[in-house]
Amino acid sequence: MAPVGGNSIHRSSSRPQLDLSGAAIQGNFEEKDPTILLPNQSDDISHLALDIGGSLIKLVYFSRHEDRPVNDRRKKTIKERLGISNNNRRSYPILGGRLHFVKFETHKINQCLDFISSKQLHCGVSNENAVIKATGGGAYKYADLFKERLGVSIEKEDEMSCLVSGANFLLKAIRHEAFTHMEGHKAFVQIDQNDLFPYLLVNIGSGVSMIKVDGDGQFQRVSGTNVGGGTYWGLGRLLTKCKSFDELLELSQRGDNRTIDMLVGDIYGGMDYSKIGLSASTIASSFGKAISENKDIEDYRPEDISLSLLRMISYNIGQISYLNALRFGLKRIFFGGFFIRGHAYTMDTISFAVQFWSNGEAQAMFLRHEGFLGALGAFMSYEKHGLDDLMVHQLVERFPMGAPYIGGNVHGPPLGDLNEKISWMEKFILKGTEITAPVPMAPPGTTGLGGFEVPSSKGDILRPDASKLNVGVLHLVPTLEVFPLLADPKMYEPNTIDLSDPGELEYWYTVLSDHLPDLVDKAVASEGGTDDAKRRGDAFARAFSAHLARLMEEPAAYGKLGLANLLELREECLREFHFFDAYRSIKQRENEASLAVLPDLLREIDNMNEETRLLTLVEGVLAANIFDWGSRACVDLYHKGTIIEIYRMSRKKMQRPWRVDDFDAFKERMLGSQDKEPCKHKRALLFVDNSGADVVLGMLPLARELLRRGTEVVLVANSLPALNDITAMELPDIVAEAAKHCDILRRAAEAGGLLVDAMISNQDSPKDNSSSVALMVVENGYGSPCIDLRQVSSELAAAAKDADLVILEGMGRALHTNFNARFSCDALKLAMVKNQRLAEKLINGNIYDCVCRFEPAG
Ligand SMILES: Nc1ncnc2c1ncn2[C@@H]1O[C@H](COP(=O)(O)OP(=O)(O)O)[C@@H](O)[C@H]1O
Ligand SMILES: CC(C)(COP(=O)(O)O)[C@@H](O)C(=O)NCCC(=O)O
Ligand SMILES: [Mn+2]
Repeated sequence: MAPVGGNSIHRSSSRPQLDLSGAAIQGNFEEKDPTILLPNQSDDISHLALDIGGSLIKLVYFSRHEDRPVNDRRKKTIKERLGISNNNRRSYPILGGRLHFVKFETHKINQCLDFISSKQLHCGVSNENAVIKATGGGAYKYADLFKERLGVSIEKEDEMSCLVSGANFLLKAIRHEAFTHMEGHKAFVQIDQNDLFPYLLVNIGSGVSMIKVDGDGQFQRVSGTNVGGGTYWGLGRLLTKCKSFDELLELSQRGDNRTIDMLVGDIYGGMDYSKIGLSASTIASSFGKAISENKDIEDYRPEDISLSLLRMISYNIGQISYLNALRFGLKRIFFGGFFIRGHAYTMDTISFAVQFWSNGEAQAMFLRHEGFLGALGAFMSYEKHGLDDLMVHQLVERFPMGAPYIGGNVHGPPLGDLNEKISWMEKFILKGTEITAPVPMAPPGTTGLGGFEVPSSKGDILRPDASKLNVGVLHLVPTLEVFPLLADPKMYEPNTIDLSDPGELEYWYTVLSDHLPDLVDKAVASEGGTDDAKRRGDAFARAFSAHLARLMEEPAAYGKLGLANLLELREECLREFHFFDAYRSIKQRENEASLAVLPDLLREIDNMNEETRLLTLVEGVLAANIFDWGSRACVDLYHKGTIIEIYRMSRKKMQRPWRVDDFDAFKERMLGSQDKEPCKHKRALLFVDNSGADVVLGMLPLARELLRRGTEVVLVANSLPALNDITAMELPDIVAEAAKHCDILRRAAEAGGLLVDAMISNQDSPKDNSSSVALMVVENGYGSPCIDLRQVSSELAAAAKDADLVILEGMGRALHTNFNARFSCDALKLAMVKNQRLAEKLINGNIYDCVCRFEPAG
């Protein structure tokens, strides 16, 4: 099936297969996830590429996803029914895995070699002529050392070419890669892939390269300057006696450049030189004051020297970049290289220079993977791993918590081992140190207008660990696709609530923080309340709090942030600390209670006429959506009554009109009107939400009505647990149980391959022999209460092909995300709003108000 987004970067023909013959576990068999050696795996899986620069070694490496046991009968059946084969979309298998980004100082190359060796990163290449792709000058300089220490040859790749292919890949494949940074404010820029070229790429490493990029593989190095990152670090070291680059940068944050720079006002007796547009505070000459005073270096504060130097170099690079952009008529300048280091003052100064000299015509943009362009380009130069073929929707960036801490610095990628991760969190507790999430530093508002003023002290903690993990791990999931029924995938924005609004962020931060103790309680209980579970629970709480605190401080720390991302982060964090299903027992209890009353409900419904029935069913979905363990208000409610009592109360309160009430339009579409014949839908996708009453007494009866009318139904559920949401793994058993009491469900479930055992007895409507439409279950690809329809499972994408009705249910799926989504088919959004503030903001209503939004195919 052709991908919808049209984001394909480049097509190539053949892809590798892993050779699994002779596979053997390496090391200790008792270990949980031991490394598996593939002795016959030839060099076609490229694990590692390097960029060895004058200052830093950048490493990009790939690790395969550990295989999850595929013992899911539903999956096999659905694949057959929907005609999905493994090679359905591609004529070759592309490997799912993770792309990691790590860096080392070049003069500590031995640390880097140890790292490669300990992780066996060079072992993907097992034949005699093993090669690692590398770029940068060190690829020449250290080739012998690599041969000697690791037994591998370095295959040199051209540095400029790597920078360009790395930048092109990032700009096309990573959604929030580029951003502007002006006066302390960061804003992500959505790059239109079809309108990317030409641009100027400025890589600020030790030295600076300026490259005009016209397309993939089409570029020209048009200029450069020897005044770059090496100059700042080298001169700064001499002048301040700093021991590390970060220390130097940190000094600058407390500096005042006016003590050392000569300002226009110094020359003009405190006045502006307004005729040529220079204010008194403009720097006339960097370090210029040092000439007129009878002072030695000791008489200047190192803080002021560092700031003056940083400003001088950043401004100069910005200015030269602009001149080159002007030379070639380029409007966009992307800045990369580790000199930038996500530092607000540096970026603001460069942006100011570009903006000032171009009169706002040209724009400076920065890249989140700033220093990894060359290494990424080298990685992509392996012909066989197919990375260049990946599309935006197949890459998911994750920010794992926990990384090895050595000598106060984060080294390498996040820890995979749970115990290490927990003790890492515990270390902070023992030390009483503030927990800082391993993410980039970019303190907001550190500069005044145009980068000329003294940086304010706000947020001036320079995170020593930050630069190593300022990007997440890129997960490559080749089975993700764009949901084919989106009306306009390019315009689609999943999040309804934008957390770049500080008020919103603060509110949701408080909501999630307040919910944390209860969540930890449930998580620990789900694992039997053991001491181990308590320890993990504690570590999880600290880890998640650290993420939240970090995001409060720097909302753009992980890229553009929406509420959906925050809710997803919470679930991922739980999984990192091995809580795989925190609401397990609650879900089970509610499923059982609801299944027990289902037969009565179905009987009640079957005694109604068509119109009343449809209304009752929609009402039922809205009422049952009250069972949501993610909502504070609902959890309080559950302490006051039994499931059935709450359900009854909720149904009683379902008076129309609802706050958003398109029921009449939906009814007309379903049942027709005087002058319109009803026309049944062919296939409906029902995005289900919570376990218990929500799915059993709400969505299943609605599905049954559609089936009765001859519409095929696909229940779309989460791939992994999140709160009390039902999963695709759990649904078949629930359907089977419900089918015991209902012929319609039984026949449809059989037709959909959901019932394997013929143990169902028919107790409901009279037998009819007509062939049944199918009821199926597909997974959506998520383990979160929200869903981003740009990245869904291939199962769901395949099921969507013949669908002409989409029903989204619940706050997460229909309100927090997708409330504004437009579909190319009929769409019904159903949810009870279980949060007062959201009700006020979104529908101008109150908590427990309902949304029934019908949007016919456009
Ligand atoms: N931890 C660090 N150690 C040294 N330099 C750093 C560090 N972090 C950032 N830098 C800056 O980044 C520059 C190197 O950038 P990079 O893109 O890696 O270039 P190169 O390939 O020349 O090493 C250094 O000159 C320095 O200005
Ligand atoms: C986590 C949720 C999105 C789940 O809602 P659902 O999709 O189950 O309707 C929702 O409960 C929520 O937004 N909770 C946080 C707000 C609160 O506690 O009020
Ligand atoms: Mn839910």
